[in-house]
Amino acid sequence: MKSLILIGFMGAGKTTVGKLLANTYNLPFIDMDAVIENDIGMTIDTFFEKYGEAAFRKKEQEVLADLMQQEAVIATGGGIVTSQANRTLLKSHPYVVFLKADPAVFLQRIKSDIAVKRPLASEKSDEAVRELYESRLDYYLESATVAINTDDLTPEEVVLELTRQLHEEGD
Ligand SMILES: Nc1ncnc2c1ncn2[C@@H]1O[C@H](COP(=O)(O)OP(=O)(O)O)[C@@H](O)[C@H]1O
Ligand SMILES: O=C(O)C1=C[C@@H](OP(=O)(O)O)[C@@H](O)[C@H](O)C1
Ligand SMILES: [Mg+2]
Repeated sequence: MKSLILIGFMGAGKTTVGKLLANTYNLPFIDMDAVIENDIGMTIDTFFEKYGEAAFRKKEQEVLADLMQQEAVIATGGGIVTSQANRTLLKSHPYVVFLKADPAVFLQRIKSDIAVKRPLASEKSDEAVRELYESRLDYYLESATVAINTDDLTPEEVVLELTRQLHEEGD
């Protein structure tokens, strides 16, 4: 396994688990949101405010296409699957991991995470965020090769569970 892509809703743990996975598999870690923020020279939250979501999605799609061939652990942003073009790219990759969390769990994690302002969660009701998740769920499922429920797992346990599943597949 030379590269691995993490997908899932906000608060699923893509950024946190991605760093640990990269250490475990001795691969570089790339967080797409960090790459985008570096390119645009502002936070994603500010970019959303100034230019809107569509401009962010355009940038996100360009960055995914650029990164697809990298030998790395890549943490995507939660909305990566909303574009058909991105889903097609993801389906061409052998290791796309869906980190799954129930709404009660990801809502709690998002609220506790004061380090990151998520424009599509911070100004919305819990119900609206849950609906956003439900509108994306099938896209995560169709784009992934492996799914892990993270509800009752620490980030370290998610890494162990993924390693177990990959071994089971004979890799
Ligand atoms: N398995 C987990 N158990 C408990 N807290 C977690 C877990 N995974 C992530 N977190 C916490 O949830 C918040 C969001 O995690 P993050 O990795 O940024 O998620 P994502 O990148 O998927 O939006 C962070 O505060 C992180 O410490
Ligand atoms: O779900 C989304 O549409 C988004 C998720 C965020 O990433 P995380 O999933 O890492 O929080 C970030 O890309 C942006 O705020 C939009
Ligand atoms: Mg993240």
